[in-house]
Amino acid sequence: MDLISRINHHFTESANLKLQAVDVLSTPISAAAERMVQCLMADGKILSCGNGGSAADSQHFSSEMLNRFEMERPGLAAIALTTDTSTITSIANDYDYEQIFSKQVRALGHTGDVLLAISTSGGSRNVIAAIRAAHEREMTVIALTGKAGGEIGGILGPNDVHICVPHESTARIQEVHLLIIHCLCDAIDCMLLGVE
Ligand SMILES: O=C(CO)[C@@H](O)[C@H](O)[C@H](O)[C@H](O)COP(=O)(O)O
Ligand SMILES: [Zn+2]
Repeated sequence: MDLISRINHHFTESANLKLQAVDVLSTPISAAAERMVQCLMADGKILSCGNGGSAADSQHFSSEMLNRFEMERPGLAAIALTTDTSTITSIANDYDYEQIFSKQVRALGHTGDVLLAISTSGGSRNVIAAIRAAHEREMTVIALTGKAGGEIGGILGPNDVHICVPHESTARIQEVHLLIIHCLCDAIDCMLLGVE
């Protein structure tokens, strides 16, 4: 396959996945936005985490909360657990890489806060540990996953929301995760600002 054909294939597959997935994803995305607004209105905060491209996604989300998305509004309380290299390296060095997010969740999380947990495979040990820590803190978990949801799909509670992108490719799942993050930001702004 030549490069132009490969590029055409990536664009087509990504666009088709987005069009196909909206039917199964719109309801959980809307439920997740409602949980996040409830949390923010009660003075809670949204913690987020993930590895690799999903670490970037967790920071993408928190920056659009803390600063702004497309509408003018005050900053909203969100913290990406992926950014503090001193904390992350010390936890990984002194304990285990698996605990880099869970220790931060236990230190920062309060009842009523939300954890946005991002893993395309649903199997990253440190994200699973963060979800377990969030449950200990009586936080709501919004899980962005893919494939069949992995272990994360099996540990979510009845108040959590699972947004699982039905595809096997990590790259395609990440592309839909970014769209979902923008849908969440838009929905949160619309609800908070009373936009119909
Ligand atoms: O961005 C990519 C691949 O597109 C990679 O950096 C990817 O995020 C990393 O391999 C992650 O470690 C994968 O973790 P996960 O999505 O399975 O939880
Ligand atoms: Zn990537």
